[in-house]
Amino acid sequence: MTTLAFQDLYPDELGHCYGCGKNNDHGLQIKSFWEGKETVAHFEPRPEHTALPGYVYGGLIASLIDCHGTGSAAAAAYKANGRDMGSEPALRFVTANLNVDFLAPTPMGETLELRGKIKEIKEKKVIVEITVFAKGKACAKGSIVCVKMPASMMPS
Ligand SMILES: CCCCCCCCCCCCCC(=O)SCCNC(=O)CCNC(=O)[C@H](O)C(C)(C)COP(=O)(O)OP(=O)(O)OC[C@H]1O[C@@H](n2cnc3c(N)ncnc32)[C@H](O)[C@@H]1OP(=O)(O)O
Repeated sequence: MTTLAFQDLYPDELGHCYGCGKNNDHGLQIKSFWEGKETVAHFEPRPEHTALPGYVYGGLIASLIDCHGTGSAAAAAYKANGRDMGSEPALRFVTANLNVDFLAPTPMGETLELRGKIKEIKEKKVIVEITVFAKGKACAKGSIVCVKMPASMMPS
């Protein structure tokens, strides 16, 4: 049995996001999964994601944290409600606040691992803490406040 990523369960009309949209051919298309109580995603930076030669661009790292965070928030909300992800009515979250600490230079040529922990969960708000590892070393840490997507943002 294949386990679908959180982002594979987003409806097509919400699949355009640069970081996580399954329908964005130029995007990062990150894929997040549960691993026990944590959420996990892997991403291999491409040459165009370079900051200084040999090191990953911080904006890419922030984008990965952003989209792993909003995906984790949606997954956690479904779980807290005892529902299958993707079932209606939809539980969708956007970024209200994103903070990133860059702890160490992140080397190119490695698969990055993002591990998320759900720190707080309310009906309208989920806070996720995410650590980004390269070769097992923590290179960045982010905290993201995710809030239920306003109806006005839903594509018509
Ligand atoms: C199957 C699943 C489908 C999923 C599909 C998903 C598609 C995703 C697509 C990919 C997306 C990828 C990601 C992207 O790129 S998403 C794109 C970037 N994000 C945006 O454009 C969002 C723009 N902002 C807004 O629309 C509003 O400001 C939002 C909706 C965020 C808040 O609106 P509003 O202010 O009216 O909310 P509230 O008053 O009801 O407050 C609710 C709670 O939130 C707390 N709060 C609010 N703001 C902040 C803040 N800045 N820092 C800390 N906390 C904040 C607030 O204190 C309260 O907490 P509490 O008092 O309850 O404790």
